[in-house]
Amino acid sequence: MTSFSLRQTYSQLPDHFYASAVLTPVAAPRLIKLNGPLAQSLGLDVDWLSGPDGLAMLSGSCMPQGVQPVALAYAGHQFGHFVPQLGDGRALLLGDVTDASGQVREIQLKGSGRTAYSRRGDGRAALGPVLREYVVSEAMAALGVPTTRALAAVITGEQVMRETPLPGAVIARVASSHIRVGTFQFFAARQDLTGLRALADFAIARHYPDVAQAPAPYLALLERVIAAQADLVAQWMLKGFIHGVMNTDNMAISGETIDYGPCAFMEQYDPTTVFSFIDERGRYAYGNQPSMALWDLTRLAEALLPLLAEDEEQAVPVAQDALGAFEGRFQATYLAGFRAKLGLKTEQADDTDLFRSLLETMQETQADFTQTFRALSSEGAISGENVPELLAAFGPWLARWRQRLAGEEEGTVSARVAAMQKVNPAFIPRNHLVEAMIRAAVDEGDFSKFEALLAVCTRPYDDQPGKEAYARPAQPSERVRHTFCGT
Ligand SMILES: Nc1ncnc2c1ncn2[C@@H]1O[C@H](COP(=O)(O)OP(=O)(O)OP(=O)(O)O)[C@@H](O)[C@H]1O
Repeated sequence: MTSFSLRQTYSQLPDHFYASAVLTPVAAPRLIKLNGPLAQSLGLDVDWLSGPDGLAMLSGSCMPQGVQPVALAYAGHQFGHFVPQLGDGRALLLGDVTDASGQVREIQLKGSGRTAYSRRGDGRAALGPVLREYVVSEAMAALGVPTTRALAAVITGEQVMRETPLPGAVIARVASSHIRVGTFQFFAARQDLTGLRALADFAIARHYPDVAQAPAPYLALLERVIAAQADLVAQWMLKGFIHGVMNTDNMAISGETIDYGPCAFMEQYDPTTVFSFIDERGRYAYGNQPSMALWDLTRLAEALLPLLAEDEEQAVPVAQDALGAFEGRFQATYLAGFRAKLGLKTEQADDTDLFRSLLETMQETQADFTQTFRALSSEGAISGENVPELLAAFGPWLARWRQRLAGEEEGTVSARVAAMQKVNPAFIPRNHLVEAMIRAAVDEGDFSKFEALLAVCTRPYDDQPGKEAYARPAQPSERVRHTFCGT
């Protein structure tokens, strides 16, 4: 008897939506981390998961009865170029559960071996990127940004060949589905209208069930995805997060952040910031994220055209109209979030100018994005007495901001500080810390830095005395881009 069961909902779709998995057991799997609270919220048996049968499953070696993993088919635009056949080349969907809040959540392994869609890849993942995905996705969840979650990380006991041999690992992640813009492109590229409609119906039922009753459900689906993505990218911008590889196969229909390959948090404020060597030209730089999201959503709209009207001529203006809502939605969420970051409760016509002027000063003075907002969330910054040292260069802007605060309804300074600290984190997974954590694990088998970084970054809004080193930006000599890129 196992204490583990999953539904196989995606496998109810026609069989060209996925490929069944052939498992490739690994040599000596070992559990690095199991996310107990997440497992519990999913109704999973933590003891079983951390035992031998759980380990066999989490490493992709052997499945409990009733779990029949599949690799999902999808396509995608990568760096502007369309690839009609991508698919899970190293990921396996195990199945789904309903969590404590009533939401369906899927469990997927990444790095568990070759699939029908692996092309020339080995189907494996290196330990470094698995640890990055674990820490950064859990930090994002703690920050309140919609994201896939990390359920477990397992070391395989085998090496994977990248530039050098590296320890292999598998991450188990959780998402409300793994349907991407690229999944729609897969069916659209094949002019498979039946498949496209079945996928759209599935996505509506899973993510936006209320639109099933709308007069034009497929248009409503498009509109909801556009709104969810506008909100998501606004959240990224407000936290200084750079996704790094916003291809259409990495945009989830659910509005969750997915694929933590070359991602990182910006330190010095600079909209041209990128972190990975795969994006030298800055296509997915911090400041380009809203326009890249809209680009990807335009590809989704194109894929959905056959479902939007009788013929393309009628469908195009309908899709354009829906896409036209992106900018307004993004701006509304971003500006509301920015107001909250500055402790403002009311809207004023020159708010945008106030925000722009802060960002300009930050850029000129090479200020750290996270630290600046956290320093603003203090009694000293708000009252003008004992202003944090970090804000020394912000004098004229601070005076303007204080004047704006003074014009608002009276609340106590400490209440304002508390509200601001709830949206301006003290701790984010800074890239130099992530890289140091990866080096310790890969070079020395030392996971203490992983545990420590995870613990700090999953309480991002709390002051954590003694943990100041985690809040400090990299010194120039410590600044790193990714040494262990995406795979
Ligand atoms: N080592 C590998 N072996 C086989 N396929 C791979 C490998 N690495 C990446 N791929 C495939 O290449 C494509 C693009 O990879 P990308 O890095 O965007 O995705 P990923 O990180 O593997 O997965 P996800 O987007 O699900 O997080 C995907 O189809 C992916 O499955």
